[in-house]
Amino acid sequence: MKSNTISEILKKRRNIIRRLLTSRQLKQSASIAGATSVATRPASTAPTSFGAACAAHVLKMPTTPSGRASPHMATFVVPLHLLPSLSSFFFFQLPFTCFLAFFLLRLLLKQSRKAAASTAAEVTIPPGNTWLPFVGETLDFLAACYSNRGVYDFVRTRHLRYGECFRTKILGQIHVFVSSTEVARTIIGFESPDFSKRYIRSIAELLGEHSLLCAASEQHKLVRRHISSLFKLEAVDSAVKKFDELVLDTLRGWELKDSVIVLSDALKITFNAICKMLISTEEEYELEILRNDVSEVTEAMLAFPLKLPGTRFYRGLEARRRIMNRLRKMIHSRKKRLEYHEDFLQGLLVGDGKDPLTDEQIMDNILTLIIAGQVTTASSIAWMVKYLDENQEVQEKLRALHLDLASKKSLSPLGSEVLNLMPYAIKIVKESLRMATIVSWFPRVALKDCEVYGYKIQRSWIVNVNARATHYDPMVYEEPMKFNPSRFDDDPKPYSFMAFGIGGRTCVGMHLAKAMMLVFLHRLVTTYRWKVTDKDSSLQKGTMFPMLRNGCPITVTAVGVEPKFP
Ligand code: HEM
Repeated sequence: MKSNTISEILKKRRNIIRRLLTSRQLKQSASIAGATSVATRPASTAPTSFGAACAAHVLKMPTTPSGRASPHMATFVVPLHLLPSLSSFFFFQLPFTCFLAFFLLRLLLKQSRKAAASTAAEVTIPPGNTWLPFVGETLDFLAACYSNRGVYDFVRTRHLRYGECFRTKILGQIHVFVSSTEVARTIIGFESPDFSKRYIRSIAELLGEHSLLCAASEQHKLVRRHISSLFKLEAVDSAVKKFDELVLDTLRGWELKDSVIVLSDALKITFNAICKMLISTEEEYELEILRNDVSEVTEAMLAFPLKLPGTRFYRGLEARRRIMNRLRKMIHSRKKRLEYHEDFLQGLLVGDGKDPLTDEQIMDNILTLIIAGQVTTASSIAWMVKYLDENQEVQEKLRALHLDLASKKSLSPLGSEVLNLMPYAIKIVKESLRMATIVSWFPRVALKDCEVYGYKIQRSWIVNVNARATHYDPMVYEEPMKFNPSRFDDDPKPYSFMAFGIGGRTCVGMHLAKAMMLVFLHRLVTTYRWKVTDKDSSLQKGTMFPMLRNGCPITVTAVGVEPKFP
């Protein structure tokens, strides 16, 4: 009976304490949060898991009916009613809370150390914008490609914003652009072993994996040995003579025309001369088909690499396939001795006795030579005509010198000797090439982590030596915007003139290209005076090389009473 009374008294006390606790808790909850929903939460909605309740307590988050901490229900309530008792708080929740706090603190410390380390690394990588995953600045790059400012405008604006060295991301690939003669010397002049040639994948796909322009190290050495052996004096000489013949034929027609588009005619005659030299194709019908296909491939070189029918890139690949088929047939009939010609194709098939090239290597490189040689040379010719129109005193001086030369020496047909006969004209050619900088930058891939221009470069990044910025650097060329051929009276500073590249990758067609430009110049200046009728300097859209949008339209008048042709 006594024990019953005691137990009843204890029971009543426990109930009173529980009621007191509950009413205090409700008041607290209501006063802190003012949130009736939480304060009046029925017992059934209490957290069902101890861990969730603790986490909710520590993070001051309410819990969901399922017992999970809900990050969505933002509130600052300390749910005291969740504490089962004071002892459980000390034995379970306090240690857990301390552990969690300690864990979070460590995590925070670790994160901040990581951030500090990455900031330190950030200091030494080139400045620039690469934060958007994969896309990076691809859209800006494509926008520049497909504008009349030309693809280099993308580089120019960043060069102005960040300085000599900056980084960007195009189609998931980090590109670094740097303009410095010292970097040009080490990376391309001395062919640093830390770097290898790399063109964007779409270009490599269009030209072929064996193309000299894209091939790396050993493969490059092999192909280059075979190709450069063909650029012998006699081969260049006969190609230049063919070119002279074509120039004279073309100029004959000009006097009858109201207006002439220099670029169109230059593209046609350089193409025909190069095709004669490479594959002996002279038939106008065949040349026309080949010219159209080559121009499809060239146009696809900067296109978005989408292999869907109808896209520019797809059309380029289809044109490449047709060209390869034609070359395969030619190789077949040469191997069967059904045909024989003294040309580059024959030279590559015969080889030099060791490590002969495969048919695929030959075909990729015939296409490469056509593309690398045609647009570059024709475009340089159009720019040269424009610069001479803008600088009449230079044009008159050149004309006087060349009329004098023509009166003293029979110059028909003109061959590779022009390179030695025309010292002032060669300075005009060089100055035109500096200002036009047809190949604006030279891409090389980093084979390992290294340092360039005081910045950290990571393996697989592409470092582009920015030739155009060097050609327009006032510290390298005085008054760089001025067309001044006499600046080449003296040799330029080492590694500052990069129109044909430098080092082991220097243009194999350099002498041929210079000779073709000289021949064109001599014939034009001794036959006609010209006037550019549209001074617009904007560029064609979507081209690899800077080409005048209007193609440099001119009207001509004969130098003498009537044009004289040899
Ligand atoms: C004015 C006209 C030309 C200019 C401005 C020019 C410019 C260049 C430049 C700058 C390079 C070096 C690219 C680099 O290092 O990444 C190069 C390479 C090359 N050029 Fe030219 N070029 C011209 C004409 C020609 C001609 C006429 C041909 C042949 C028919 C030709 C065939 C090549 C080839 C095959 C390469 C690759 C060389 C290699 O990687 O070993 N180029 N050209």
